[in-house]
Amino acid sequence: MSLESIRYKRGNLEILDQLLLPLQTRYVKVQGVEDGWKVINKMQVRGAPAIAIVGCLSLAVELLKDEMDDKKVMRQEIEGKLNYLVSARPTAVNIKLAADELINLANTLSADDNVSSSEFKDRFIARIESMLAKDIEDNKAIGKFGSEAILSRLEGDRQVRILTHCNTGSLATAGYGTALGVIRSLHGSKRLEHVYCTETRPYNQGARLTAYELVHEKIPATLIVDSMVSALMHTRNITAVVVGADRVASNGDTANKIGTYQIAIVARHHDVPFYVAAPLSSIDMSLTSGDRIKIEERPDREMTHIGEHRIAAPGINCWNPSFDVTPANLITGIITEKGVFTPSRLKDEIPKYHSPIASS
Ligand SMILES: CSC[C@@H](O)[C@@H](O)C(=O)COP(=O)(O)O
Repeated sequence: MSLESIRYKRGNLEILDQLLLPLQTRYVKVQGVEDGWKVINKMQVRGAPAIAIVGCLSLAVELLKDEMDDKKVMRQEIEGKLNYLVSARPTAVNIKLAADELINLANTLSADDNVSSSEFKDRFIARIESMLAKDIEDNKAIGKFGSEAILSRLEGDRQVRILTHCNTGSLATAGYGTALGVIRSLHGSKRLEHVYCTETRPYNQGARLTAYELVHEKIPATLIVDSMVSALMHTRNITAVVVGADRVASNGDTANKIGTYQIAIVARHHDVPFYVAAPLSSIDMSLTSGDRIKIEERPDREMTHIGEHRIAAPGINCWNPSFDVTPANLITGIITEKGVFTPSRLKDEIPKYHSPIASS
């Protein structure tokens, strides 16, 4: 069975504390928006889709307990709380797009005289809950489209060797994963020879989380440190790189975990296709280029320490941007739940589809 990062039943939300993995498996209760903000900001839960889902579910849990029966007050509170949740981590766009959708929904329900306050609450919570199943469904489609795209470049039934970065699996989503979903799909169809995952310094999501998922799923895998990527591509005949995304601009420039950009440069040098796997809810059509993406900077401690153990010289200055932006011209394709698009096609293709939760 896949790892479960989010446990939810109406009124009850728990997340698997990813700061304790792989050594301890402990679920943390999220009792409302304040807890939701904290677990996201501290990175007890992380990964763009999981951040959005947990943030919104924390609001659902809080609303259920709330005795408010004035729709206008409810609408106002919802907007304030969603904006607060969005502020927990600024780069991943999924939570911002979900918040915009939910604020629209709250406006509609509040303005409709035929909707009572309890129906408002019920429909609003149900909409948030639908994000869980939709995310898994989208990830499975991403997995299928991604594996087909990678295999379509090969002759015969050759097996593939994939490199991935950071963690994009069950832990970073409601389940199955995005880039890791593509890898899972290749493995399921017996076409995956091997996957290499980077350690992903400074916070080691690759070593701690992706490696854990790959071992758990019995997928043939090897861990490398980030500085080995060039040597790996030079010597190991990598078929493709597949990574996730925190925010894709409308021209295809992609913000993802720090280190992604240099992997894309190395891939181009070695003529290895470089794919970004991301749901439509990671695509920010309001941004014309990646220059406008706000890059979160994390505390020095995430670089200077591993767990409680200090590894950097005391007194040294640190710069710790959590993400970088890979220019669209280095990206072979963006794998979404609606198909694989070259970056230049996003502007035409993406507006054709409904936004992530508006259509439910
Ligand atoms: C499906 S997760 C996609 C991205 O969010 C992932 O690649 C990533 O960069 C995660 O960063 P993190 O800082 O661990 O939240």
